[in-house]
Amino acid sequence: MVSRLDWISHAGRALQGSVRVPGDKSVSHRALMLGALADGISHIRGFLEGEDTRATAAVLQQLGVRIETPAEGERRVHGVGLHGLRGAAQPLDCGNAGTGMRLLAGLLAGQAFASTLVGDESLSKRPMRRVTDPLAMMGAKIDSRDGLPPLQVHGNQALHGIEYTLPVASAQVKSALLLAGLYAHGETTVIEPHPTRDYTERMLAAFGWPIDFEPGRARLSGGHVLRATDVDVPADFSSAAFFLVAASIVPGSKLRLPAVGLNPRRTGLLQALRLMGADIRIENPRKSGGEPVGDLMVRYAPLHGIELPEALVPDMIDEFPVLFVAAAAAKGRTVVRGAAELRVKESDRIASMAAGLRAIGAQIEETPDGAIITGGPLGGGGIESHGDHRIAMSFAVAGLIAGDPIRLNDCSNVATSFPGFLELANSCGFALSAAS
Ligand SMILES: O=C(O)C1=C[C@@H](OP(=O)(O)O)[C@@H](O)[C@H](O)C1
Ligand SMILES: C=C(OP(=O)(O)O)C(=O)O
Repeated sequence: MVSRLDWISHAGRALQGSVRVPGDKSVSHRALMLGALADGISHIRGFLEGEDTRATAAVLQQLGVRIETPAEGERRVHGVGLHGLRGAAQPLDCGNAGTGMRLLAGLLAGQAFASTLVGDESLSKRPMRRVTDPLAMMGAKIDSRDGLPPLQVHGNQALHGIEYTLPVASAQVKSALLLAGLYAHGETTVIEPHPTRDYTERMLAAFGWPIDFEPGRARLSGGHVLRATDVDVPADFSSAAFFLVAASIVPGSKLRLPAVGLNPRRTGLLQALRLMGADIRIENPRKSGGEPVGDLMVRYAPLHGIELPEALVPDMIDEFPVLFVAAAAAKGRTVVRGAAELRVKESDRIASMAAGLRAIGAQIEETPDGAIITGGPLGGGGIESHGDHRIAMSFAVAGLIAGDPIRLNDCSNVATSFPGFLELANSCGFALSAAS
């Protein structure tokens, strides 16, 4: 990560124009990993040039995979085949990426060599037992520091499939088990308490691996091959989310967000904002690379508070920080429950948002698994991102409607998921500047 960088967000003008947000982070990580394990060359277009996904590319290169960058936003992955990775002498640095580390733990568990997975300060505090426990049931040997990174993955070529019901809804855990399952004897079945994003399942099928899946359940067996496949990565809904909220709360705004991925397991925020009164339309719905995509047209609309249906939580798990900003700008009270997972993301997102919103005069009551937010006028002040990209970008949005500028302390992390955010935001009406 680059050195600390602070921003100031000033009240902006009405947001106008068309904003093309970068490629999907979840899809980019997976395209690299499956491309690496496939036979042949896979071309990825729309690849997210973020620090998280570049870290995954660098790890795979350390494991002997040739990855070329023919142009920005593109990668050509020279697959080495399922058994073609070779061990790396040095630790494998996943940077800030929970997705990278958890999926790689599964992918590396069945190799003939040992690996060490490390991460930055934030990732080093994130719980890993959720993957190491079920992987151990498959025969994996992984040591951690009391359930935290670094992970020493010893590699065991005698993994066996299991049937596992996830205790928490997590696409990362599901994906880690499915990737380990590629190397396991017998069948691996993952059952989810609530369906989560199914990119791993869809992409395995696209790479020719036999897999049965339906919302909430996925099953595959080891012993097949992956065939190289080109991947078109849609624009990341989680990045579009900042603009959906921004245009909804700044009077006079009208924004177009082209070619955004609309996988139903990702669009909970769209439903939540519509329940709050937002005016968001999907135009030109179509398929791209097997995924539903569409152009989002969002116009300003006065929002009101809601009791957020708990069933939406997994479908908008990364969008809560910016939903909290929408709630602080809305009329009345918004209640969020059933979202305790927010406490184990890049920061404790309930605590980070509560501290930041209070610092700019909003009313928020933290609960163990959510928050109660009462809308009202926002003032200026200084907020901490706690090294968390989504907190920083959410308060950049809040700055658009605050009475005074908001100083966002430590925004370097934005580059993990959204390189170029400041320039793109300013191009449509934000007034963000680097603080001296
Ligand atoms: O599988 C994925 O790509 C992701 C799954 C989610 O994490 P959990 O699996 O921990 O819910 C999400 O928060 C993360 O940004 C990306
Ligand atoms: C939680 C996130 O990512 P990860 O788990 O990959 O660090 C995120 O991007 O909001």
